[in-house]
Amino acid sequence: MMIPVLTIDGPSGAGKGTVSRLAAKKLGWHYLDSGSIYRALALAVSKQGVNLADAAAIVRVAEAMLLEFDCGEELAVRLDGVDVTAEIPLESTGSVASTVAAIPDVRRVLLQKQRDFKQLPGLVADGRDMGTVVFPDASFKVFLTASASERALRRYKQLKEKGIDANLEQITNEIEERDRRDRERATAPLAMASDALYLDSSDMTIDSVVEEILNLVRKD
Ligand SMILES: Nc1ncnc2c1ncn2[C@@H]1O[C@H](COP(=O)(O)OP(=O)(O)OP(=O)(O)O)[C@@H](O)[C@H]1O
Ligand SMILES: Nc1ccn([C@@H]2O[C@H](COP(=O)(O)O)[C@@H](O)[C@H]2O)c(=O)n1
Repeated sequence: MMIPVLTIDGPSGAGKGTVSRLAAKKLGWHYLDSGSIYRALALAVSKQGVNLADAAAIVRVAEAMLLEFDCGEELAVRLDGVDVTAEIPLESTGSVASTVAAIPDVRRVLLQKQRDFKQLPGLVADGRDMGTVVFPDASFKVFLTASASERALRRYKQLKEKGIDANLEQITNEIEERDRRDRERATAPLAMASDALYLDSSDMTIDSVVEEILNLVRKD
């Protein structure tokens, strides 16, 4: 039986996670936050003191890590039996994630873990290569973006709301650097699939973005 997949790719802070979770809830579909898998690997690598230049050691950590994942209303992540949910959203975690995510064998090891989320009645998957590499045959694809300044401001407010100390200038530099790494890597770079709907959410509310995405699914 055909399982429908809606992919939402784009740069950091574009709103992918927020709108994917809401769209999945409205559709009654599963949700995959693929960035959290790379973030969990980043935490595992950091906790084990692995050198970020040692690609083979990082791949071994990716193969061995035990990940328990709940992408429901609130994300909950257990890594090797330990709750690491609070460390997942930190920009420092995202920065290491984008370094380990550039290693081709890491992406190979994590590919099937992501594809396993494709289950009935359907899946909303957010990330950087959902529509291009992980689910190239997805029924619906969106590339969600926003201006760099808007994305930095959103991330700043998000961290502040979580009670995490944040500096707007630092966040701006960090996400620009992360996006550059994600766009320029050789394997599965951040790129829009040729058959994706392009959405710039800079001047859109969260609800209007969700509505536009749901219209894409409903008109099928
Ligand atoms: N259209 C919007 N207007 C205003 N704020 C938004 C909009 N979309 C998302 N946000 C807010 O921006 C913040 C970042 O959103 P979110 O975490 O969903 O981005 P993301 O694209 O998943 O980022 P990342 O890839 O780095 O995880 C959240 O606080 C969210 O509420
Ligand atoms: N499909 C994906 C998803 C994420 N990444 C990398 O992980 C970093 C963190 O992702 P967030 O969505 O949680 O911000 C991101 O910067 C990417 O480097 C990826 O490569 N592929």
